[in-house]
Amino acid sequence: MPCGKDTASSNEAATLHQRLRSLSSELVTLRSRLHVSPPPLPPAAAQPPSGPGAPVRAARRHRAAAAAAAQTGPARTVEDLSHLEVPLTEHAVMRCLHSRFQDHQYYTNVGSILISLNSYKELGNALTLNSTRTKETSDQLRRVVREAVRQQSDTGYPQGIILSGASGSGKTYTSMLLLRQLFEVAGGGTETDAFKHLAAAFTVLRSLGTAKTTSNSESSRIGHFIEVQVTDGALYRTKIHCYFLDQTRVVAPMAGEKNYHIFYQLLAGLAPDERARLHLDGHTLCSLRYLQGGDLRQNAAEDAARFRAWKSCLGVLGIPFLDVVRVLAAVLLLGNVTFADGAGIEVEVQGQEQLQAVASLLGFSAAALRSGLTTRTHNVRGQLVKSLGDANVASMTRDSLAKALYCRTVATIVRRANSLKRLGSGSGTLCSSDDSHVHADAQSAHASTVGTAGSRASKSMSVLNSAVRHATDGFIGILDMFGFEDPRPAHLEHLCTNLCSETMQHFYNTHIFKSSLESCREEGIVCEVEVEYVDNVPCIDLISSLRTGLLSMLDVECGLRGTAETYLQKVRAAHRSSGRLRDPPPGEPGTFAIQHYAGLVVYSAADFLDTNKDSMPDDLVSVFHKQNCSFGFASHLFGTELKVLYSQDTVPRGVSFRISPTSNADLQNGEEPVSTLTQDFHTRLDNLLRTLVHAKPHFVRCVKANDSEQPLLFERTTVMRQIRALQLLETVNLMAAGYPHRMRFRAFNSRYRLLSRSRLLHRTDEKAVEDCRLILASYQNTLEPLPADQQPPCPGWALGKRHIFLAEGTRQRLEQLREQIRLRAAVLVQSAWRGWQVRRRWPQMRRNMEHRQRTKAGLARPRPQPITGTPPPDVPERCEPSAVQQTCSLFGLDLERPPPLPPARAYTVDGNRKLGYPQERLMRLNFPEDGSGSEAILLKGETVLVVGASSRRGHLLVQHGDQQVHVPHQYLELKLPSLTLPALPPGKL
Ligand SMILES: Nc1ncnc2c1ncn2[C@@H]1O[C@H](COP(=O)(O)OP(=O)(O)OP(=O)(O)O)[C@@H](O)[C@H]1O
Repeated sequence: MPCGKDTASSNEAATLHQRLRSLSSELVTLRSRLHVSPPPLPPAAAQPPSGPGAPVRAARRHRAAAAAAAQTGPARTVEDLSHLEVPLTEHAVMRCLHSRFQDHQYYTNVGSILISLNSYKELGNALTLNSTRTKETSDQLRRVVREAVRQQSDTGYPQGIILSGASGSGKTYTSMLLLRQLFEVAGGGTETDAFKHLAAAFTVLRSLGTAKTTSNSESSRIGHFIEVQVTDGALYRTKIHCYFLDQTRVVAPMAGEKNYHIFYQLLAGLAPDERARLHLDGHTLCSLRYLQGGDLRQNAAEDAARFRAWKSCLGVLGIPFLDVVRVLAAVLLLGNVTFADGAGIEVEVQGQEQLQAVASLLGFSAAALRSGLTTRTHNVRGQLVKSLGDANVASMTRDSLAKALYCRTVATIVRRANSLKRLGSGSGTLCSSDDSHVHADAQSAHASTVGTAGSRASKSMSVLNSAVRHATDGFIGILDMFGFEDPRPAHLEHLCTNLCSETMQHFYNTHIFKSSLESCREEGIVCEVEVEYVDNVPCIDLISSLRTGLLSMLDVECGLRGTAETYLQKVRAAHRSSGRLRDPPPGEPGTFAIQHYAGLVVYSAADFLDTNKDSMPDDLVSVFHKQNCSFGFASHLFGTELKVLYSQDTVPRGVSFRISPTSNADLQNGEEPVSTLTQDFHTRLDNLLRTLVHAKPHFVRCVKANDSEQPLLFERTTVMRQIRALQLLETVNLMAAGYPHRMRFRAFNSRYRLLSRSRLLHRTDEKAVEDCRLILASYQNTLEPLPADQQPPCPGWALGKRHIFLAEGTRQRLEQLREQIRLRAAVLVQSAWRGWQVRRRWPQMRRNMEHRQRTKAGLARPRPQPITGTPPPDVPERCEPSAVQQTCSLFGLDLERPPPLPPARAYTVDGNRKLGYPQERLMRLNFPEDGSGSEAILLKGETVLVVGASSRRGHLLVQHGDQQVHVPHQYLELKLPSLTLPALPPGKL
């Protein structure tokens, strides 16, 4: 590398490092502006009144108790570790987590920080949004999401949900559950198009970006930051940022590990005709060199099923399946193209058949591919010289091609997933990252408000406001980055992932410990409980500091065309006194060890330089130009490089490009790419931090229950190691007894002033502290006094110079009170409003009620009692509809129109005789009977003359003197007929 470029890259690294440092201090400043998040509810505890430096005798008692505590005290389960009883020890924390684990409670809070325990119950889950779709989520996760959405919509600040923990601790699993929750809260649910598209993108990327490692059989080798734009509490658009690092795995999976899952799925799931078209007929895991080196066990049925899902998801994203599998098959077959130094100057290609197959899959001739792999063009003082590489160089070029094809395919798919456009506010959106949609949406909002807005000016203001709001609205990001890992031996990519893990730990330390301790110190607040956390800045400095950081030195060594040995010598010399750089274990030359926050990792420097250069020659890139290559998708993968390369007449001209996809700005203007793999990674990490530093973080700390991926096994040593690495005890200590929260006086007053009587408050900036005291006094009155031996070691709050500092318990209690008061106030307001409404409508309501009552009274008049002696009403006969039908048809009657009632009969029937009126009858009884109270007018045995049927039912009309009496049938007995009619034939009655 030329000297000038060397200086340029050093300068760049310097700038990056400075930025990282400045971000850290920016974070401390910004933290004060962010809102305090409301909490899970705590039990109330009395706090003594306090001021800065108030003497707290209880602190001494607390420490004494802690010292005296046995490690095996009784296990206590609390939902929030900040409510653990003193003494707080790592063992108490672990015992609590353990007993919750046994109760199948895998989520535990430490204030607003969530600890997620991976029980491994879901081992073998594909870890996509679809595969976790039906999994139950917990209240705690739901609270994290609701809180992020609420704070985003209340304050407008971006929110970041940051998942951290070792590899295998369940970050990806938890992030899927969180995303699902986020869609349920803000995105219209899991049945929306937006969800389905994001789910499809995840399924596609999971297969391409996961691999089995020693610590996790579903390890994500792509870090994700999922940015979900939320506007007015509703999901607006999503974007996936991917961090792909582990390229070496494509060509050399480590022993016991695997290559990317997609290769195994491809081989298991391809149909026979597809296999034939992809030249994979007859190939197995054992016959493909890029897979041979790794673990060869496979669940073929599961892989085939995942491949089918992957294929259909590619379709959802609109990515041509055949294009992608052609590239993947070419990568696999490339591994079987090997080289040997022959007798002549040309290297011998072994695996001609595979070379042919790769060339045909990628759409160019075998000769072009062979030339691209074996020849190199050099620019020697302006003269172009061609040379033939040896077998070693050709193999490296082949591997660089395989890596480039793979990581560029992943990048293309991510770009495609991010550029999907699905508009429709009701169902959430998944649309491109470009700003055109922001404006489109602003315009549509304008259209919908035109009719209601007032003047022209106010209309245009509302459009402007809306556009500005959309353009500047925050996001809710879910960060699932690489977890800490310790493979043997570790490579450069592992150093980068562990640096990423260290950076996330530093972010956490800065946010949780450093900023609160520093601000306490600045404002003269003394807290009896000193939280001592381990700062990992020395380790970050060792790896990434400006001049002597391992990565900067590696860049320099690459520029000097040094070797692994020279690099190691220089590193050891520069960091002789560093406590973090350790000597390698005996018998492992070419290695060095670093003491990370989560453990000691031994790195092998053998491939550091080549991996870092991350370059491929233009001889190879030029093969993909459309002059030579008929496969558009493959040409597209190198589109930016080809454009630069063919912008000049001489191609190839001895320049190199990055293996990883690069932006235009990163492209070479000399012989070598301007950035290296680690510089590129550093820049991206820097950009990520820049984004996160402006967001309000919500931390989810993931812990795995064991190292062997055993479902429901809780290994105390494994958990304890992570408790220590994640500094959980320090966090619990800070939350339980320190001042993790601070607020400006004004902000405190405006949030909690409802606790105090409003007329007592001054509500001016000058008297903000006084108001603050009044509010605290009111708060104090709500607490029940605790006995002296139960007083917490620190008071619940302290007033500083510009801020009020709050303990976690106090904050929770304040929030709880605020919630109660607001609820009461809401009930009061509602009842007043409803009362007023009712009073206003009362006259009308009363009229209505009275009317109803009257109507009701009319309807409910008591039934008249039956007159004594009235025979009971006939029981209505029940007729079988079929019998009615039958009878009607028998008599020729129309069921719809029943016949008219016959006139009353002018005779009575005796046996089969009709007896007309008048008839003589004998009285069987006196009528009326004696019991009726009136005197009998017809006597028993008397002969009477019946003159006809009575109009009363069951009565006959009897002539008695000059009046007619209605006499019931049963009182009269038929006498001899006075008029005898001829007998009727039977059946004619
Ligand atoms: N909460 C959980 N309940 C049940 N199983 C889980 C849970 N979390 C994770 N798992 C299982 O544990 C394994 C590891 O989880 P995951 O891949 O999410 O870890 P990770 O922290 O993302 O690891 P890496 O950093 O290596 O990607 C997976 O098989 C997953 O199905």
